[in-house]
Amino acid sequence: MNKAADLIEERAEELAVEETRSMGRVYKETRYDDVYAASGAFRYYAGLIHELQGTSSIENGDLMSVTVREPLGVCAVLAPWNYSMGTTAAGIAPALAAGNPVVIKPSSLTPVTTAMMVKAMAEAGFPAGSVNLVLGSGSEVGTALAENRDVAKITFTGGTETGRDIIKHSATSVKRFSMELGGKSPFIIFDDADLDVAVDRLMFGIFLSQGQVCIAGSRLLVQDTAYERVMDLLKERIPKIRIGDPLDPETEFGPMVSKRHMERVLDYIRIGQEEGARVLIGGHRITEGEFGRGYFIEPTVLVDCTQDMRVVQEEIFGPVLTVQTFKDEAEAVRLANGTRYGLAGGVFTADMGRALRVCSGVDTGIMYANTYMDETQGISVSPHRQSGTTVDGGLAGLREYTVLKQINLKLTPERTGWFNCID
Ligand SMILES: NC(=O)c1ccc[n+]([C@@H]2O[C@H](COP(=O)([O-])OP(=O)(O)OC[C@H]3O[C@@H](n4cnc5c(N)ncnc54)[C@H](O)[C@@H]3O)[C@@H](O)[C@H]2O)c1
Ligand SMILES: CN(C=O)/C=C1/C[C@H](O)OC1=O
Repeated sequence: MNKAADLIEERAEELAVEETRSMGRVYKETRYDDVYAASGAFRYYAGLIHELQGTSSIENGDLMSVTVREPLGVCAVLAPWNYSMGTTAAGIAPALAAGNPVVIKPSSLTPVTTAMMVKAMAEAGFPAGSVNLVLGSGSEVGTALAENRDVAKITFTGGTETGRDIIKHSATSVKRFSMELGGKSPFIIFDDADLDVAVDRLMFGIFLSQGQVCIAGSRLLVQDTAYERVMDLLKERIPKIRIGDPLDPETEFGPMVSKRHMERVLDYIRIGQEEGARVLIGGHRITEGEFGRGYFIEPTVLVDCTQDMRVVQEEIFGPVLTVQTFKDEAEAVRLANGTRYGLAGGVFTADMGRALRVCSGVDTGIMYANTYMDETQGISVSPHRQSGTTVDGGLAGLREYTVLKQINLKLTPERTGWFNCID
């Protein structure tokens, strides 16, 4: 595992360039985030293997019961395009650490970096047959893995509808799942927050990777008494975002992953306006000069949004922030919980008691208080609602790639005294 991490890091530059070429995520992210998310996962789980311990108990000095953790079996890992190296490693590293062979199916949009990672793993000495790569469409190869009776567990990271389709096709056998699905994360700002920091993290939360992040803070819920100040800060700062060639180390904001996805996001902006939202800033494809060759969308803020709008309820997965206002804490939590998702959320306030109450009241697997997309390594996560299943990461996540066995040993065998059957 550590050797694989070493080789991945040695190849960071070519991996980063290829990932950026494949899906347009800016180089300054792929070079220093996605690559090390992958190698870090291998190092983390290599160090955790010894924690896979069982329990033991003895009764009357005569009956001993122990539990041990054993590998599950073949683990299929279906990965998305948006953080392909990091999410792939998040699935295969714990599976392999727990002793399971893996079958990896990357997104059709990002197969190359996954193949480069698998090559590094083969060179690192993973046994033949332990790491397997299959390429192809989700509907064909992904479905085949879901239906395959020899697959003991499916680790899927992707859209909620896709996750439901996989569960449906998995009915041919009893499987275990790790499902990391879609999100529509609320970003709550109270009027007592440090608005300079809050807007800084808000822009990071929605415009990182052009909003193509599962936990993107895509629904701004701002207290009405802070609304104008927050809008002014967004109007001042968004035009300063460095948009350009994603391979340029200075670029902060690149294109969408594909023409099809660009058109989907632009369609949502149109739908939002038809529903009554107003474009505060952005809203268009960028076509001037070289931009016309790419799939660039302006960082966009939609205001005057209401809870029933599709742009508020549905995951857009692009640089589109919807804005709603609230009067008090109760309304903020109610609006935050007003979608089918439960992946992540953020709250900014100077009142730590209120921060804790809001973090407890919002039904998501991740909550950030006075920060956003900022967590310690190895912390576990458990998506809520329609954003996923089970627990991932940390020792709890590693255990999800094992099956528990209970062994009971009688030290001095004796008859039970039941059904004596003595003639
Ligand atoms: N919760 C998380 O940690 C997390 C992380 C990253 C991305 N995501 C989500 O992933 C989505 C974006 O990624 P995407 O567009 O690659 O997702 P997707 O659901 O289109 O595809 C994900 C993977 O599943 C495969 N697939 C597609 N249809 C399939 C089917 N019917 N049966 C089996 N496999 C199938 C794809 O080929 C790909 O490998 C967003 O919804 C985002 O929120 C979630
Ligand atoms: C990769 N991804 C979403 O696209 C998942 C996570 C979890 C982590 O907390 O940060 C992310 O981006």
